[in-house]
Amino acid sequence: MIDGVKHIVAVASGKGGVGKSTVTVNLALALSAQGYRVGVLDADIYGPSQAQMLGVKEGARPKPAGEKHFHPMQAHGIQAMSMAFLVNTREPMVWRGPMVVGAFQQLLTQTLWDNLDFLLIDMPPGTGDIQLTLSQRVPVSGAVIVTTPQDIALLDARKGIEMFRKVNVPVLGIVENMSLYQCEKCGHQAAIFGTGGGDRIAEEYDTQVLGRLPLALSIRELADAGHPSVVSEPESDISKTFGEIAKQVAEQVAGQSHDGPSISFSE
Ligand SMILES: Nc1ncnc2c1ncn2[C@@H]1O[C@H](COP(=O)(O)OP(=O)(O)OP(=O)(O)O)[C@@H](O)[C@H]1O
Repeated sequence: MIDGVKHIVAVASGKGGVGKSTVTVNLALALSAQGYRVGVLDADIYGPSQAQMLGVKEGARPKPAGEKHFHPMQAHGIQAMSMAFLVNTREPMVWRGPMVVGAFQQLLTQTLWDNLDFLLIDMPPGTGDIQLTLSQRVPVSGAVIVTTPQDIALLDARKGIEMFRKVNVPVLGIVENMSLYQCEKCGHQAAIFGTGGGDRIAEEYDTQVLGRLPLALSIRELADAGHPSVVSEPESDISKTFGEIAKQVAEQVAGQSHDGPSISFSE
């Protein structure tokens, strides 16, 4: 158990750039809109993006609490911690795996999370050693897998599901991002990354598609501007989809015991 946190939910993707961070921030805000106390931990230590998506100004630093702890930053009513709050994000991070895992554990345990129902972890993309160690060291209640319908992304999403299964973390479901592009001018719809991929792996792994999000200019623009869709346009179809995903995640996780399975995995 992590102090101040009831449930930890990992948001992961096998492949980079499929929208994992965008989904994490909007899902966190949707859970918050449903009355839960929510935090986000950006574990994407090499390319942290939660600070920008939450609109935390560059250079803003969390307040220390005593010698060992930090208060989380606050944005749009949720608590957040990221490597980006502690280092200069313009310089590349050239850390080896063990340093990344160490930094992550410090972020997780040295933040004074304040009475959270859900802490969402924006995992680093991929399914290598770092991801495996993170999933094994943290008492995760469940994992949400983000993918596009594209074959190559699905292949990597499968690896993500397999990884969580190996460490006995329940996979809560799949979010299919960039499912369909709708032209803002003529309304024409195009399945740029293909169709049906989410359903195929959901079936294969006996899990479910929690929701499908379109490839939409507004999703990118609003997240880049630090006011993600769920807070900027709460009545839009996109925000409603995030709301539905949030409901399913909360229901599944709250149905489990409060401390969730603790992870053990031997090399
Ligand atoms: N549904 C969407 N429609 C339009 N743009 C999107 C959508 N989802 C994500 N994006 C954009 O795609 C880019 C990559 O998204 P994001 O950073 O969330 O992906 P990621 O999987 O977390 O990437 P990384 O692997 O780098 O951590 C961002 O510019 C984001 O704004």
